[in-house]
Amino acid sequence: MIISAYRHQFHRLSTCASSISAPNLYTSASEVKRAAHAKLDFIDSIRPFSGALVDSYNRRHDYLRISLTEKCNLRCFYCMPEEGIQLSPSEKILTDEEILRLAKLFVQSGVTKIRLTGGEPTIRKGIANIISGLNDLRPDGLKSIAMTSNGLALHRQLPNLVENGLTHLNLSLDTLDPFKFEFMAKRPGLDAVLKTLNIALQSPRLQKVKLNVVVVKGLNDSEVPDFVEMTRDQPVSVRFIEFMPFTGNKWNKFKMVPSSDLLKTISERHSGVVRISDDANDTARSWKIPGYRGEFGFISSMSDHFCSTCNRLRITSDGQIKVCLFDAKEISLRDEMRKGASDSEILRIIGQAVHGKEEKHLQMEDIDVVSNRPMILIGGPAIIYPTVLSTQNSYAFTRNLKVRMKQPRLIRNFYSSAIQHFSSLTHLDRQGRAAMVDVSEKLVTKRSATAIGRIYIPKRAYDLINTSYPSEPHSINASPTGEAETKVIRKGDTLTVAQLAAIMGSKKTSDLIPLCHPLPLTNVKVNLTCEAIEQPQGTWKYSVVCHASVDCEGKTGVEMEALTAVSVGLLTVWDMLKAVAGKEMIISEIMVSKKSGGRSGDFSRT
Ligand SMILES: Nc1nc2c(ncn2[C@@H]2O[C@H](COP(=O)(O)OP(=O)(O)OP(=O)(O)O)[C@@H](O)[C@H]2O)c(=O)[nH]1
Ligand SMILES: C[S@@+](CC[C@H](N)C(=O)[O-])C[C@H]1O[C@@H](n2cnc3c(N)ncnc32)[C@H](O)[C@@H]1O
Ligand code: SF4
Ligand code: SF4
Repeated sequence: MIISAYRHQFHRLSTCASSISAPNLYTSASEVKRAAHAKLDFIDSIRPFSGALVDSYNRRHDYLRISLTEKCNLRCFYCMPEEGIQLSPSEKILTDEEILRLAKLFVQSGVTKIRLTGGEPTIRKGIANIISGLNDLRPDGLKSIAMTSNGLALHRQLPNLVENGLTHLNLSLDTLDPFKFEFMAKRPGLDAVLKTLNIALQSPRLQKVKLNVVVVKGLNDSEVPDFVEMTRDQPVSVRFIEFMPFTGNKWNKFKMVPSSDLLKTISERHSGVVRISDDANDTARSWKIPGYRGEFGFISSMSDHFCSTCNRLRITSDGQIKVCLFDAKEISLRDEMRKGASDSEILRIIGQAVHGKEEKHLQMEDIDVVSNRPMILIGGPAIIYPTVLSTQNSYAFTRNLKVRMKQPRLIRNFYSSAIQHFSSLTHLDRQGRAAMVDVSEKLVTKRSATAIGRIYIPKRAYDLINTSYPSEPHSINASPTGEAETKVIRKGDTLTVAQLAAIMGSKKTSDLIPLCHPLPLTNVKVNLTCEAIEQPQGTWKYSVVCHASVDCEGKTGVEMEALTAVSVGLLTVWDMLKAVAGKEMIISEIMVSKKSGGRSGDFSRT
């Protein structure tokens, strides 16, 4: 309390220093400011830092990111599916008061920097009031009120937000080409973002303005030199970000450009590029071209992560604490607040989450197979832990927590990978038991899937079905009288029967596969074709290929229906040919070749 009051006074002294006449003791306003800062640093050094924000690797978490909304006015392909996402009902989103209560608790526990993010934070009504409420936490120790925004709807609001206390702005902009902008963000808007950037750069009260550029190979990597050129005349810090994987964002490691490659390209153009210092917990490693006003840097989350200095915690817009960007585990602070938990109870829960934080995220090779909320922190979380205040399960959780904290690393890693497996196997619950996915809350959207598969058959069977009237007819039930004309296996017979069977099979999927939902299919198309494939040795393999495309308007995807159609179709070919082909046939290569719709995004096998 006393420290807080001192801090407040010194803070006022510091910020007013340039506008007041210097008191007798000091000879200039800058000396007043310097002295005030020295006092502030002293107060910081004796200010207690809550153990709840220190993890088992001794990392102090003094940076809190708060997501204000799940909504966004853009659809950057690496972040959000084009059709948007299933939004949480508004009553599940934290209110302004809940956000400010949590912010205060974190600040009083040691947080000095809060970044507002989203979704797109600027589209939250009342953002100015939230910033103003955060500004009131300065006496408690809050130093930076930052925001990351796409800048699309910010140019009009920005002066007011700065007036209310915003100190730092990071703007996201991936391209300087208006057409590419629309291609990447699925909406036009380059001019509006550039306008915001100009206003931000002219705002004296905003400390460093940063530009975030997510670099995607073959898409915008050629523009890296143009972004570097922006730093010639503008005091902007451009950060090139490695494309990161989140559930359904079409990540693949070949689309990611390692920062080291970019630095090489830039150094080839500018021989005097120099490394400049960063703050201890910065995500970016920064560089500068001598004489240029701005600087550039690299956020290498994938190729060279910075987890050892991680000081970040996140609160999602629906009030979950998330201790690591790549960790699917979340605990609801919202629920505890709404159940009436006191500040100290909430802090205890925060402490549990923080102590369970892993040392680092997985290696790049593994990370894309782990399911995680997308960057915008939306959709159903993969795992929500019960808190110690709630149900019986909480005991198991506390016990696990102890194991995680006390046991050697090997066990921790095993435990964490088990959790990650559970989180990616959607038909298992947290205990590993079979469970149907609850889709009641999901939106109905158009879903399509195509599957293919093949059955290898011997040449004699192939010849029978590849021509309507084979030269040497084989009868299905070879009769001693040889009524070849009626008993011959014809292409029409086999492939038509298999086609109908496949269509019927897809409609029966939910009867055959235990945890599949019954879906109202709107279209099933099946096509079977004969295909002879020449082998390198000059021999031939003979096959029937089955393609099945299934559409539906539903809450869940139709790939199981397409796969079932293909499987049943090929089994029917087997059944039709078994009299002549026996057991030589092989069914193989059944796979999904295309999929669209739903949160996991589009997929196409090339
Ligand atoms: N691995 C990892 N990357 C992060 C994290 N937070 C942000 N990033 C990366 O940093 C990029 C820019 O994020 P911003 O919202 O601008 O935040 P920031 O880099 O923390 O901002 P500063 O406070 O200015 O350093 C994101 O696109 C991510 O690539 C994090 O907690 N972990
Ligand atoms: C999720 S956005 C939220 C704030 C705001 N809507 C914006 O775009 O600035 C925060 C930052 O994450 C970055 N981001 C989103 N998805 C990413 C991904 N897959 N890889 C790397 N960065 C990503 C964005 O470019 C942006 O700079
Ligand atoms: S990166 Fe930001 S602007 Fe782009 S879709 Fe995600 S939340 Fe929206
Ligand atoms: S991946 Fe997790 S531990 Fe690593 S820097 Fe990001 S939030 Fe921190």
